[in-house]
Amino acid sequence: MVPSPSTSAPAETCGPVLPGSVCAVKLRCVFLLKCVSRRVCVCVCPVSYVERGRQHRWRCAQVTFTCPTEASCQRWVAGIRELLAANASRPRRLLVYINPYGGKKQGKRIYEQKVAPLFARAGVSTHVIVTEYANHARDHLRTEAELKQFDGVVCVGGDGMFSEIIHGLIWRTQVDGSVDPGCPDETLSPCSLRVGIIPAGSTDCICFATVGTNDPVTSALHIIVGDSQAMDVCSIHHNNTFLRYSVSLLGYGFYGDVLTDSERKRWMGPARYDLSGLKMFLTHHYYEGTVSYLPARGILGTPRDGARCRSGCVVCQHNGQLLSEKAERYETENDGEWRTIRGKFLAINAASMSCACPRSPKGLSPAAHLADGTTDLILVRKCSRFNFLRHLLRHTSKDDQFDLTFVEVHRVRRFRFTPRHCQSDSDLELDLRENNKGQIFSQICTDHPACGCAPAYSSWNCDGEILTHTAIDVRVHCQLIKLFARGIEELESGLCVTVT
Ligand SMILES: CCCCCCCCCCCCC/C=C/[C@@H](O)[C@H](COP(=O)(O)O)NC(=O)CCCCCCCCCCCCCCC
Ligand SMILES: Nc1ncnc2c1ncn2[C@@H]1O[C@H](COP(=O)(O)OP(=O)(O)O)[C@@H](O)[C@H]1O
Ligand SMILES: [Ca+2]
Repeated sequence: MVPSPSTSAPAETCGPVLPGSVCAVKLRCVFLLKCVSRRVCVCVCPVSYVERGRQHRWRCAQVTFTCPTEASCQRWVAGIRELLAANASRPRRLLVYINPYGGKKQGKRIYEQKVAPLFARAGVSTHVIVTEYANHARDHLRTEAELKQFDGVVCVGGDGMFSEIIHGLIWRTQVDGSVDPGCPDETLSPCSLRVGIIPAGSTDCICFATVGTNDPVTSALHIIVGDSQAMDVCSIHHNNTFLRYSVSLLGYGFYGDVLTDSERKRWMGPARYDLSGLKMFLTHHYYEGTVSYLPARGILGTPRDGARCRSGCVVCQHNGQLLSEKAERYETENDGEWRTIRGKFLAINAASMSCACPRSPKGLSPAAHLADGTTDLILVRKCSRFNFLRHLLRHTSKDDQFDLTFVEVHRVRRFRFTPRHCQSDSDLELDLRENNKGQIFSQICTDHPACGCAPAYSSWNCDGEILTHTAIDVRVHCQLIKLFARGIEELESGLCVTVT
């Protein structure tokens, strides 16, 4: 039994030393440390626990018990330690990668000041690597890291750093399990190690969309209590050659251009995205191409059903189960019917999760799910600047950003994109027949950017990294990875909530 100041105290305890305000707050006992002092016949024993704060923030609080004898205190300590040791989901040893270069370059300070003391208090040991160059963490995980020694990996950085970690982990898991990670039709093996994110980047949307806040202490506590949240991963190929994985936003057009432009302004820190966003909004480029997709069938949920993926999401559980049964029956996703859309687009976005972040608290696709085996394909067709602004503004309000004639959204298992300049001769001929003469001239212009009109192609923003190819093939792998998170909790600011 765990001593708790709000339940009836065992005969030998003298009750809590701390005043009554703490008594009402009884949450999962998170850490237990030691008997700190011994006075005459009174032994004091502080117990740390998680307290919920506002806006999904968690804080570490302490309650102190006193016992009349050292023996009874030790029994309490041993009892609680035993309980904690029996909890297999709590990590004991973690491999930590810190990106000292991301966001406001505060990763190292954030870890040392806010996270390391909590890990130490909870008895979690760590092996810390401060990265020295881009892809250091990815390559270390792929080839060198002794993963058997660890119960999880912690990423201190932004979405780009998280992307490095999952690239290393997924690759390593496939190679260790003799699965070909490069093959687009391969069923990938799920990674057994969970990943914790300590937000220290510029957008940190993966942390925000899985925890509900970008707060290092909250993330550290989710890691310590051993939370687990499955997450879908998209694999991206070009001509059957593997390019990258994506878990949040895969965006062509507007978000690709914003990212490309913002990289040149990295010295500005996170504000670079706003400046590049404004610039690209004014530039107003559109891109021509063909999108083909395989709609997700027979699953729960649609992109406009108003549902929200929350802690313990039943849609994710149901669809995850369904898709794993399908895989067991050797059914391939190729059975379905592909649909094709040809056009001019300001943006083509695939959101595998809501992509909620402080800039857009409901995200690019508010009803997208973290672990349902699908991605929401959002097509924003060429429209006026005014209309595009209306669409963008709706990311920050309660209004539906898809309820506009030039926007469509589809929940898909797979999709392909081919920019117009890569289309086959027959496709181009079809286009020529469909279009009028004026548009033929505009095609000539887009093929010759020197004439000053819009460029023929953009690039893909893949979780904040630029992709080198424009023609891509994307497939969702249901629940391929797990995070030290529990999804966003429905409870809003319950200051005193009992979990156990
Ligand atoms: C007019 C206001 C419009 C606000 C629209 C906000 C939409 C924001 C959606 C953000 C989705 C983010 C998806 C996450 C992507 C990240 O993986 C990725 C990498 O993260 P990392 O830096 O932590 O490594 N981040 C990004 O690609 C950054 C995307 C940020 C886009 C900001 C766009 C701002 C647009 C401003 C338009 C201003 C028009 C003003 C007209 C008067
Ligand atoms: N030590 C390092 N020096 C330079 N770049 C690094 C280093 N470690 C990681 N990176 C790279 O930094 C980029 C940005 O990292 P990220 O943590 O996402 O920050 P931000 O959110 O500011 O983009 C990623 O592409 C990552 O691969
Ligand atoms: Ca999903």
